[in-house]
Amino acid sequence: MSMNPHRVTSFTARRSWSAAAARCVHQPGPAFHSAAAAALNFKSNPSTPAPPVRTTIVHHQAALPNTFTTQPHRNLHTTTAKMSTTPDASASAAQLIEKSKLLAANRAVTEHLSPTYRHIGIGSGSTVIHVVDVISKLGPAITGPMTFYPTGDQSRDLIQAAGFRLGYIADLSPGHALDVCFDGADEVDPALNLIKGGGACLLQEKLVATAARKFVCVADSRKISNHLGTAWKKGIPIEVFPMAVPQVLGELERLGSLSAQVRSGLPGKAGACVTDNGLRIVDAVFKPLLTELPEGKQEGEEGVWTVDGLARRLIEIPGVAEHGLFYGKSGLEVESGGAQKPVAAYFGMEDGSVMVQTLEKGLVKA
Ligand SMILES: O=C[C@H](O)[C@H](O)[C@H](O)COP(=O)(O)O
Repeated sequence: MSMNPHRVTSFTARRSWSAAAARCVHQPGPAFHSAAAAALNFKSNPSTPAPPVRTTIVHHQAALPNTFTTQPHRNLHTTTAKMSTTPDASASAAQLIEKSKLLAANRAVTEHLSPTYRHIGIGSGSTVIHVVDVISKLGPAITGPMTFYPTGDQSRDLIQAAGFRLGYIADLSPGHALDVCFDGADEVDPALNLIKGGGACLLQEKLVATAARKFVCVADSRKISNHLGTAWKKGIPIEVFPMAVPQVLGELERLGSLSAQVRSGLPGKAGACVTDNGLRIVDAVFKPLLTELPEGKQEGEEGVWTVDGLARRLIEIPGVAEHGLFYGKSGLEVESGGAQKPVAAYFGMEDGSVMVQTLEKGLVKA
């Protein structure tokens, strides 16, 4: 019997790994702050593997090459690792994380949003809610002359709820760059490569980030990582045309993916998660990604890839619209725009401080 790869095979209750997963949409409410409240439920612990929907690839032992360390770099560890499981403790840990995101957003906006800017990209996810909140507090005298460009339905709703002028990336004339784009990330490595798409937004995020002269990432301490795939264990989100899903899954297996599955829309939507672009998300787990290939090794040998090597290979698969690896050059290297990597990543820490990571200085206190 042939199986329909789009069909979700089980509807049993699952852990919510993206409360807004079905369409990457927060609860659009009349008030801006209803969206902020929804952030608390947006995603569960990023280090928790996603529950299987339909797995077509045999799971192997996820052995780390001996060059890896599984410690977060510079011994910065996260709130969630230390959390107790009591409801009160979980709630206060979640509040602490939200507070740390707000502090990071505040710092990022202070340092990267000039009042002279006119075209601002707004990414997706729970952290970006704080970015919009911070920007809206600047007041209409500053934000009035600005136009804000969303990366999906959620950020469009945020922009409108904040009363900002809405623009669309499709309406930018060729060669016209945004001044800055603020967006979150699921994982950030020391070279500022990112995994994005945990909330099913990535294609429009890449369009907006690369349209900006300056892409600034805002996150919390759980996203800091030495190797992509060690903090965010749910796999690399890949946006795929529905008709291509079986072929893409087969190709991912050939590339050494340890598991790959079509993301479920549960708990918000029965069936597959449908992106803002009407596509599917396949989450593909690979061995932790390197920033440099070990001497004498080939890309993909024994399933070991560099970020750049895998990113280039994934986009070549027919039926893949885009993937959640942001890699290559950063905005500092490409002044006119076109870069996928941020110029800086701001992390809210559990002690109330903010760390900033750049290519020049590494990870330092902001
Ligand atoms: O698909 C979602 C986007 O890539 C988000 O920017 C990313 O998942 C980070 O989201 P959050 O700020 O909620 O952790």
